[in-house]
Amino acid sequence: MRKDVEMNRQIQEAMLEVQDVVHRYGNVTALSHVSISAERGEFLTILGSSGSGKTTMLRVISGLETPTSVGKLRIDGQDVAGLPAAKRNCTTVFQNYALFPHMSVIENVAYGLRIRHMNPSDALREARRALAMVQLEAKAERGIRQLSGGERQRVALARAVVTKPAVLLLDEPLGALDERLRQDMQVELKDLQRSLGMTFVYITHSQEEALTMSDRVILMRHGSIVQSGRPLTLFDRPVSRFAADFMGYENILEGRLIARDQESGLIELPGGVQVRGMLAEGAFAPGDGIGLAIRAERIGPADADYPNSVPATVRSRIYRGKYTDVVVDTAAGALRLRSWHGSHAEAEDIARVGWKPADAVIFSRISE
Ligand SMILES: Nc1ncnc2c1ncn2[C@@H]1O[C@H](COP(=O)(O)OP(=O)(O)OP(=O)(O)O)[C@@H](O)[C@H]1O
Repeated sequence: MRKDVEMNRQIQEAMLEVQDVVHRYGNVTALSHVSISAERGEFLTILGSSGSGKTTMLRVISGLETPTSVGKLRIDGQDVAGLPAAKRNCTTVFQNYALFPHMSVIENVAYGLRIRHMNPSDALREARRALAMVQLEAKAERGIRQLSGGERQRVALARAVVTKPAVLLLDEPLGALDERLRQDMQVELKDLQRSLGMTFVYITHSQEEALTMSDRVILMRHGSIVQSGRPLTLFDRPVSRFAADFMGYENILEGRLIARDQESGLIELPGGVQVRGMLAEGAFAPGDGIGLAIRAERIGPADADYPNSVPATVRSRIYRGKYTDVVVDTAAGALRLRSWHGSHAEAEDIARVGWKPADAVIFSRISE
């Protein structure tokens, strides 16, 4: 086989395959026929609010939970459905780190190798290498209690990657860190994952975290997948009201599709307002009821000849330091605008507002 063909085959290879998993706790359905897969070296994020089933999915993969039913559960090509957690080629990094407080940093990292019967000097050498990767070599001999939250998180990461699992599962690992450190750690984590070429399955309820680090995002709600795709697709093309709301769209309107071409549609909003937007993935036909999502920062004061512009009167203005939030009333309903400091919407009288067709997303699943 040619080298590039072989490499391509390896990149495409699924390291994790979960097919049609159902899990119930009593009468609560935590996972309802969910299928996910991750390729070798992929950073896959499962995103969702509290109770959407993220942790359950991770526990099913790692073997901490036996699912009610599952079609297929494979890690690195191996069927693991019947294997206990300890025999599965994956490791979990937990939010509370689960480090051993009575051991030093390096002993914590070497622990996983020692229980796999690696000889002590090799285990320490490997542990030191892993600590160097997370820039903690200098603190190898310290006790866990002498570390900051961010440092503990790095030790937990080093301890997880040192055993070279086929898949690393991360359960909200940055949840306990403050905002600034969390942002720094997002970059570090992504760099580490890329340099190791390891498959990461990461769960979070933070859309910012998901968009920053992932190659692909799976958005979950009530135990089902709402949408999956590249971060930009979720950000720019939400497929339902829930997805648009979760992705932070401040304006969600309902209307009717009048006409469509390949990528865009003409819609009518309440009050007879006709505007254009881009079609998200989904089934659309003229006459269908649809939703329209527009971010507040993409709407601004506009002249009459601007595309998608509507007469407006200002209802309120709230100055928020870096930006001003403006609410205007239009025939299609109230719209929220966000104008960054220094731009004209801050003070100026607004007679019309408008937005580019490319900044308006039309989705078909309005009731979800
Ligand atoms: N041990 C359990 N017994 C009963 N119900 C449970 C149990 N664990 C989870 N659940 C329920 O299953 C559903 C999914 O929970 P899960 O912990 O997987 O969600 P999650 O998305 O990880 O939420 P969070 O972000 O809060 O951790 C929720 O309705 C939850 O209340």
